[in-house]
Amino acid sequence: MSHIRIIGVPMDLGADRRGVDMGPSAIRAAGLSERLDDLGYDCEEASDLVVPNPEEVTDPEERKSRTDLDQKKTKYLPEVEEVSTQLADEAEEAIQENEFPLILGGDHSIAIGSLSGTSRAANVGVIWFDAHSDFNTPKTTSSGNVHGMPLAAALGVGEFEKPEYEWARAAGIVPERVVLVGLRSVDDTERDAVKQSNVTTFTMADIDEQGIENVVDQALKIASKNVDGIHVSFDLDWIDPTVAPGVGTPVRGGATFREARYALEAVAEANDRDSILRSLEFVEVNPILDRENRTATIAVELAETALGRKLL
Ligand SMILES: NC(=[NH2+])NCCC[C@H](N)C(=O)O
Ligand SMILES: [Mn+2]
Ligand SMILES: [Mn+2]
Repeated sequence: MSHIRIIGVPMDLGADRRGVDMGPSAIRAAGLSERLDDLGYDCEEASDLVVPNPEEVTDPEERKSRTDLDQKKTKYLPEVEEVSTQLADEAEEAIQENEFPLILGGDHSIAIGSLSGTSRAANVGVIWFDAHSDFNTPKTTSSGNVHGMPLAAALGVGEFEKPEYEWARAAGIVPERVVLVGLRSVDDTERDAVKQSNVTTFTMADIDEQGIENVVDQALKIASKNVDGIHVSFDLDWIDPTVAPGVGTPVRGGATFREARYALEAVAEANDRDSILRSLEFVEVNPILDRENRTATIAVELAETALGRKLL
């Protein structure tokens, strides 16, 4: 695949800390398309999706009148639905037109759209690099933030099974083909759902014990078994905040840059072998909290790595 469609999603309605909507600009400013052109790709810059400003959305009266309790607690759900639907269409269309969707967040709620679009165009497994399990639901969330829910939404966990959440479910993605890598923050309210689901989890302790090589190797095998390919969702807060400070929900004890780079080198190698990579996203880059665009620069380096930049 020589065409890459860069899809910017300036979304911050799924998280509490403002600024993550500037993630796509920060990643572009760090030289993304130049670096990918240099790798021999043809980059098409789709214009950023339109995301409503929090100041102008959801009339308070209308919110009050919602009878469904879980929708009241969850912040900006109608707007997240609107953006997810646009993103799903865009990602699906890119794959159908033989382009590779490279999706730039925005907070992690955008993965709802990426997963549903990608999974409509291809039969995929998922590797999810993240400090968090993002397995809350409108009922279990204590923050009300949708960026803590995308994986549960895609898999139809809990209330996400209800008909009104059809837009959020990723048809075709099954938990057996979903692997979470790098966990170190799981809410008490989401723990049972993670454990009861059939997703595979590798915590930071698993990485310490088994080494990144082993963990990523297993993740790739599990996610890509009996499917056409994989979607990789990369939350920059997987990396330790001393290295990637520009994220809204930092958790100490994260991956080193070397581990992150190695993980994506392994993805690239598997892709060279079996062309398994169907779509890729980098989320949660928050330039307001960053230092000299370091976190966006890391996202660019990791994108290049995943897409085949070789040292030798
Ligand atoms: N994609 C993320 N950074 N998610 C952070 C989620 C934090 C917390 N578990 C919540 O549900 O609010
Ligand atoms: Mn996340
Ligand atoms: Mn996270």
